[in-house]
Amino acid sequence: MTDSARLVIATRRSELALWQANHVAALLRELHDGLEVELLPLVTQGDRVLDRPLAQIGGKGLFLKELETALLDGRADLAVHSMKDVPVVETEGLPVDTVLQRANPFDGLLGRTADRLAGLASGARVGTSSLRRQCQLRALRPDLEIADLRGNINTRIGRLDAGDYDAIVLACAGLERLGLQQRVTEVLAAPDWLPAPTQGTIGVQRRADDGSAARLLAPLQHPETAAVTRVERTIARRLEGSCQVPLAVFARFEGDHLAVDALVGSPDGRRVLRCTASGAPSDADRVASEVAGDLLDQGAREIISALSESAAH
Ligand SMILES: NCc1[nH]cc(CCC(=O)O)c1CC(=O)O
Repeated sequence: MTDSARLVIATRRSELALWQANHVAALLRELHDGLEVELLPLVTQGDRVLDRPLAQIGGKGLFLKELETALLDGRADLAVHSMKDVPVVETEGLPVDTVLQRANPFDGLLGRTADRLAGLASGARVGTSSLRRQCQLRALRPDLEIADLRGNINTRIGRLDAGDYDAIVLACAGLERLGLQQRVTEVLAAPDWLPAPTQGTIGVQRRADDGSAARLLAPLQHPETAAVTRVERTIARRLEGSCQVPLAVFARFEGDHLAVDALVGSPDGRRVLRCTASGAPSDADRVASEVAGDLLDQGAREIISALSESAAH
């Protein structure tokens, strides 16, 4: 078909984003004989502003806007994202409804002065700007110093190697994609440490009315990943609303049932609410709503409103 002989994929320019877009491009070329796939690398507002916390400058949407504009303009047919950077309220008409099989969902500690979190000296400096990682670090090790650290993966590792931090925390999936998994000195795995909702999952966005793109993407869809993505994003939607909250969620299939661990906490780690639930895959929506409801009943609302007040100042 002539209308589907060429696809343009909008992507951010970071090394990780380009790897992910190239990965999707290669899969599409492999699946569809003769299909031409090109990348359109773009700089987003989120990449430009590195000196202020994400929550203050407008949140995760800043990484998407330029890519979405390219989709709406017709300059691109698809946009490839890390699902965890896609806001839970999706842009009307631009569904991110194709997900690849999830890679390693967990965070990893990259230790310089000790390999393990438990081995870091009191007062050691750990770099992360994520409220979720700060909350879990402080809950486990209130004696550490947490310092801001933004920028792409190589920038963050560069600052660790320069001696600015004793350790940093990054997603294993991103490191694996860049061939840097050997830098992880401790995998921070569930249930002791929980990842961000959908961490490790690549999502593909398209125009809702683009049937040709939908048809080309269909064979990329990984149904189990789609099911846990839906559960994790449903929980995040109920809890996050519009502001950035220290929320961690990990849903997965265990045998024939769906299991979920979730956590909401204060960034200082003093309050940590946890919930575990499971159910039949056909009950996924009920399990998600049970988890969100339980965290709200335990007091998640108080934590969230305290955060939105401090963000407003
Ligand atoms: N927020 C940046 C971001 N978005 C996705 C990943 C990793 C890859 C993934 O989760 O799929 C990362 C880097 C990190 O958190 O270490």
